[in-house]
Amino acid sequence: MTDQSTPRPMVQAQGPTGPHQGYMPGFGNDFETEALPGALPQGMNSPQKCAYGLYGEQLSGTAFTATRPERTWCYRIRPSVKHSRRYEKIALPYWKTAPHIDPDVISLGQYRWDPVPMPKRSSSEAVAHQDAQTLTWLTGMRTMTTAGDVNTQVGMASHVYLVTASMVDDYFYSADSELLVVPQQGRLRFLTELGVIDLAPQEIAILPRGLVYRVELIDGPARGFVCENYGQKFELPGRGPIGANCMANPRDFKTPVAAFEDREVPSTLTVKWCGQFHRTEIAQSPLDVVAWHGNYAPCKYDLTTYCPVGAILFDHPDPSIFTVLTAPSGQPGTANIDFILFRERWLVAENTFRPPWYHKNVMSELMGNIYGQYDAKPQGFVPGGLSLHNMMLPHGPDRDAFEKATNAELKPHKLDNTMSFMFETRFPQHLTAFAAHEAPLQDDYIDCWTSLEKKFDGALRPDGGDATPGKK
Ligand SMILES: O=C(O)Cc1cc(O)ccc1O
Ligand SMILES: [Fe+2]
Repeated sequence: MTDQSTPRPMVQAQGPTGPHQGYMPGFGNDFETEALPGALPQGMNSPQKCAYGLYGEQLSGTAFTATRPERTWCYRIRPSVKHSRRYEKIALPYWKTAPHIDPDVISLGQYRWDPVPMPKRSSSEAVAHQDAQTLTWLTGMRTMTTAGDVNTQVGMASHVYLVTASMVDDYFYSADSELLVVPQQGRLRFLTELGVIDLAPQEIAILPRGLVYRVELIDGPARGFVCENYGQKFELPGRGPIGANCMANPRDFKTPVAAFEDREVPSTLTVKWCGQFHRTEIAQSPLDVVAWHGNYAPCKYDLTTYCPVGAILFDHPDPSIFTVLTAPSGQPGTANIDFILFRERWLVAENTFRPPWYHKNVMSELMGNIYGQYDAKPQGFVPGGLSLHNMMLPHGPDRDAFEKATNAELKPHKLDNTMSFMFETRFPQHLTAFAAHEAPLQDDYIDCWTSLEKKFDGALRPDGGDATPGKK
């Protein structure tokens, strides 16, 4: 008899050769993939008997009647309905869901955090006390902000994840949301129903609503950011006058080939549903999809393939030109979430204040630093750190950035060693108690603007006249 208790590599479909090995290129394509030859029915979805004794099952990410339905047909060892017994509620107290407004927390303000620290290495004492320092994808999720309302499927949450241990015989899916994962440190493996994604810093992954997976640590500890999208899925932005090329190109998104494990071992399945966590026990791995086809699937994307388009003569454009992905809200041009990337690029604008301008925005801007230095904040916004400039709260370059930019010789300048991102939402973001009281909030953040001096000198009027209103 084979030992079913030790995880073995999943049986994986033959991937394409070359750079996409194990993955299929394209964004939102109608893919097809099988880990065993002939497992995928051809020409129809529901044959009377599926090959290999598999069960056919559809996973729908959109209403059946959606204009462009997104769904995937899975051919699996057991239908997933067999996976559940009655659910019990469990507590994951650090993972919060909108609406979640803590009356003791002030969300109005400009906020910045140092990186949420990794837990201390597990000491023998910690091991003796149930190893309090061990954090998995589920127990290590720390919600920073929530926005909108999960019950009406609008809005988002931002999280920091800290992972020091793999999920073992433990699986998860979120019925509430699609997850956009932005690693900052360490590598993770997402073993999903539809295949395996290995994820490293400078890459992102999208895990669709309803997809079952477990997360293993490849090398850690791992830290990163998650945007939990309660609304319509992320899609590529309309490029408008930019045209067909540059920004995020569809072929650089990679969807895993089919992979399955046939393991009968007592396991748990946790489901996030309307902000609550529910657990059931199952007798086998739910990652048992042998073949699938469809356009509702996880993918990853290498952020270094993002081709930025920018100002090539003068002025500083809106950050929307750096949109990687957008999740529409129903109001055209006003996203539920835009995912925006600030990466290496050349600054060439003439006679221009080159960093971001001072501004106040109806959208709420949560930023994270993946590596390097952000031009508007040369100090204090460090890799792993976050900032929040909430709805209609003014912000902009700190004093150092202002002084440097207004006095710089405007030669072409390469902005190097920089990768930050923004989760920008039309909904105000509410801080959690964790963000306000436990995470390393920088109390002195707003001081970065207090030393901006008054530079106005009315005597510099070209006519040398009196500037009092009404007088000429
Ligand atoms: O606030 C920020 O730093 C993000 C940002 C960058 C930019 O280039 C223009 C506007 C904007 O909000
Ligand atoms: Fe901004």
